[in-house]
Amino acid sequence: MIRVMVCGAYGKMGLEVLKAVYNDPQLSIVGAVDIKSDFADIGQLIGVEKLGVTVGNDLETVIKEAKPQVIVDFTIPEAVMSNIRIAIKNGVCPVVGTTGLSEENMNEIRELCEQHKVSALISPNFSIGAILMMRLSQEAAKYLPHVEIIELHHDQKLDAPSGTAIRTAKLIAQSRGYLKQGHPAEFEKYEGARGGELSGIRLHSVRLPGYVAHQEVIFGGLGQTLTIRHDSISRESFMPGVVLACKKVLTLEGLVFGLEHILD
Ligand SMILES: NC(=O)C1=CN([C@@H]2O[C@H](COP(=O)(O)OP(=O)(O)OC[C@H]3O[C@@H](n4cnc5c(N)ncnc54)[C@H](OP(=O)(O)O)[C@@H]3O)[C@@H](O)[C@H]2O)C=CC1
Ligand SMILES: O=C(O)C1=N[C@H](C(=O)O)C[C@H](O)C1
Repeated sequence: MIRVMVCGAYGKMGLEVLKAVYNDPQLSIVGAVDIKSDFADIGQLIGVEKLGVTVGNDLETVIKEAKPQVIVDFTIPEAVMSNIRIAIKNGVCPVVGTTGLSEENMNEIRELCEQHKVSALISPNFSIGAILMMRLSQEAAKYLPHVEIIELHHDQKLDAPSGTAIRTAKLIAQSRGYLKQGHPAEFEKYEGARGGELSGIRLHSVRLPGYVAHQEVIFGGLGQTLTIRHDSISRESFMPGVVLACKKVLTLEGLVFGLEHILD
């Protein structure tokens, strides 16, 4: 049994992860951390009587008590880096879904992993469909280099564009390079109308109640368009990826970025 702890445990993803880990015969849920101070019975929230895990709001204290091997983090961009540092320094392998980490952060994590001989897995998206959407988009861009990305999420999401949209754009840029798209003299009558830009790729973020997590990658060519769309219609979509990551992270070397690296 692999001992797993969840950070951001009372959040939308955190609760789903607790359920998935609890239901997996090879994983054991040993701890739950969240910034909230009035802890409701976390077992009750996921429909389990007497879950019997260590719960608290100080990560290091809960680590010492619960003795996890793996920490799954679904918190907020401002908190994730500090959580990763604490996990690694305590010899615990992080599995991270929280978005918003910079290149600088990634370099620091890589060094920390090496220094403390700990492995880590970070993925901006844990759903297999989204991984395929990114892989297919990278391939399509070789033939149809003009592309824009529209990502659509629930209106409680903090970061824009989504980690998935950024990763998709970077993968596309790897296969087609920089490309100036649109009319050379185009201008915005309202600021932001053309979206954000990464390597010439326009990124558009929609935030509305009703959505979970969705993305369209639209390619345009002579007399044709190609749309690759992925929809996470519930947060269950991320769970097989998270569970797999909890099982594989202990066998990895250093930092691995992207679920795709442990799928095959
Ligand atoms: N990689 C992937 O596949 C996916 C990634 N995500 C990412 O995961 C993150 C979480 O998403 P989601 O669950 O929807 O967000 P939620 O806001 O529902 O959950 C985040 C939880 O973390 C808590 N929290 C905030 N700061 C800390 C801290 N310092 N220590 C411990 N807990 C803390 C929050 O408490 P409070 O509410 O009181 O602030 C909240 O309970 C986001 O970055 C999102 O983009 C989401 C889905 C899939
Ligand atoms: O905040 C979310 O919900 C999600 N965040 C991740 C992202 O930023 O890409 C993954 C997924 O889109 C859900």
